[in-house]
Amino acid sequence: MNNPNEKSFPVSWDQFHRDSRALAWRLAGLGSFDAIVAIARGGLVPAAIVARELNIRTVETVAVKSYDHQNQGGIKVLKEISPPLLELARGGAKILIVDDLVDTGSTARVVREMLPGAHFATVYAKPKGREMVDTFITEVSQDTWIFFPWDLDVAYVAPISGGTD
Ligand SMILES: O=P(O)(O)OC[C@H]1O[C@H](OP(=O)(O)OP(=O)(O)O)[C@H](O)[C@@H]1O
Ligand SMILES: Nc1nc2[nH]cnc2c(=O)[nH]1
Ligand SMILES: [Mg+2]
Repeated sequence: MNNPNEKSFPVSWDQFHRDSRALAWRLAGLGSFDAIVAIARGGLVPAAIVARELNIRTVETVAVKSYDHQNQGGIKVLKEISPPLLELARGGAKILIVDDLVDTGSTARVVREMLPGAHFATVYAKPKGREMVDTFITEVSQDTWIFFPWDLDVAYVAPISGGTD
């Protein structure tokens, strides 16, 4: 469970693109990967950016749902990894798993079991889950909720003084 999330960490598109590129730079130093498995939905955007930067054309998805808004429920695998991708992995191909973040590590644990030899990468990591990730860019504290740009809109904010004008 993440609530109460005392702090919030809103991420803009620009920031997310920059952090995802930073992830791609770090992964580029680890040799080449044959395919990416994106954990939908959150992993789709960073996976697209990493695939573009590393020129990886084979991109597969696994859909895992763990949270309803900010509440963690049971893990549900809504779409499995396709048999051809699993076959590729069994044949020794280097597979990169990408997600937007690791929080408790539950999602990462479930997907790692599907692809034991794969490299697991996320853009952000919280302390409870960081051991489950091979490569990440930025650590945020456990009591922080990360707001991604696809969940945000530009909105009015009251002045610090509390007034309305
Ligand atoms: O480490 P954990 O505690 O498992 O949390 C991390 C997972 O939670 C979020 O997905 P979510 O279940 O909200 O689904 P979504 O990607 O479709 O938004 C996020 O995208 C990660 O996949
Ligand atoms: N958007 C978002 N989804 C999450 N799933 C688990 N933790 C988080 C978080 O901090 N932000
Ligand atoms: Mg997710």
